[in-house]
Amino acid sequence: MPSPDPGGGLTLPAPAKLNLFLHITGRRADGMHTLQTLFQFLDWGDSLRFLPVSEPLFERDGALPDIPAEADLTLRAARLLAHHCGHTGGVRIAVEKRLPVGGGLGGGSSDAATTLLALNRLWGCGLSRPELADLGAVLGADVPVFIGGSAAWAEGVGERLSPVADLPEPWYLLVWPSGEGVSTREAFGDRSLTRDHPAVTIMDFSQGRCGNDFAPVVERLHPEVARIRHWLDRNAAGPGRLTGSGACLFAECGDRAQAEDLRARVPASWGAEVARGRNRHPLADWAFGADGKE
Ligand SMILES: C[C@@](CO)(OP(=O)(O)O)[C@H](O)COP(=O)(O)OP(=O)(O)OC[C@H]1O[C@@H](n2ccc(N)nc2=O)[C@H](O)[C@@H]1O
Ligand SMILES: Nc1ncnc2c1ncn2[C@@H]1O[C@H](COP(=O)(O)OP(=O)(O)O)[C@@H](O)[C@H]1O
Repeated sequence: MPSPDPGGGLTLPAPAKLNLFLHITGRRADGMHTLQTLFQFLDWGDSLRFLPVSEPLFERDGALPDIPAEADLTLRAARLLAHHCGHTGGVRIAVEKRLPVGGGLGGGSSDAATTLLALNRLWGCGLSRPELADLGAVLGADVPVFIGGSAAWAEGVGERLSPVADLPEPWYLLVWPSGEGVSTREAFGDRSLTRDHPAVTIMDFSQGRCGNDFAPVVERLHPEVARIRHWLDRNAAGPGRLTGSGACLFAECGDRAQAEDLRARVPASWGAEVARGRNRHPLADWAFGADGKE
């Protein structure tokens, strides 16, 4: 899975996540929301290339549109880990961005998690998985699940994770409005958001009694998301479902060929991708294997 290159760099995957359902169950005194959700990874995502350097420099190779270097979660993660471990060197990071920004696919969090997993090994920091997940939570609520490495049931603000190993791993068609991401902060802050969803169990999920509380809010704020859902409801085998706070929707397909056929019919003004659900992160074993510490 990791691919070294002749220049001494290492290229690693940063997969997308889906929220197979998402309920908001309450709000804490600090304004953060408690939720229940089920995370699954996809076999599709960004690629990150890491080149460790001996000087304390944290630099990006190449630009990411709309994400200034000082806000980039990869560089923030690298600086955080170096500071935490007293590491005196730095790193150059190149991000091949495939995941739509503000898509609810966790691209920024996944990039941050892959950076922490990579540098923990490359710099020899030796943090354990729980230590790295706690550090990652400072960067975003979605970072710990990528470090945890397993599809997971999540509670709290998303940090209380219970691995779930036996979910089906279907083929999905993903569709999103090109160039139109959703601000997670704005979606959580919307006055009409349901914030008192009674607690459910995984049995409720298996029996189809769970949805995404963000869907009505996001469809009102972003009418194109509603148009995509209607299109998926009419054309896909399963209904169109929102992941996270959107803007991306996904529909389960019978197999890869069915998903590809449907993708070929998606209107050109929308982004679309075919991907398969995965219950293990592609770096789950590499990150803490061999000389890593579990
Ligand atoms: C909604 C979810 C579902 O997986 O994902 P996305 O749709 O963003 O991918 C997550 O809870 C998002 O996680 P993440 O994208 O890391 O959000 P963060 O950067 O931690 O938070 C952005 C802002 O959202 C609000 N926020 C976030 C998480 C939470 N449990 N309650 C909140 O109220 C806060 O205003 C926070 O400042
Ligand atoms: N490397 C990165 N990739 C994506 N987004 C990033 C990155 N670094 C910082 N961000 C910021 O994180 C926010 C959330 O982006 P993203 O993770 O793609 O969406 P979502 O939280 O909806 O899944 C955006 O405001 C984006 O500017």
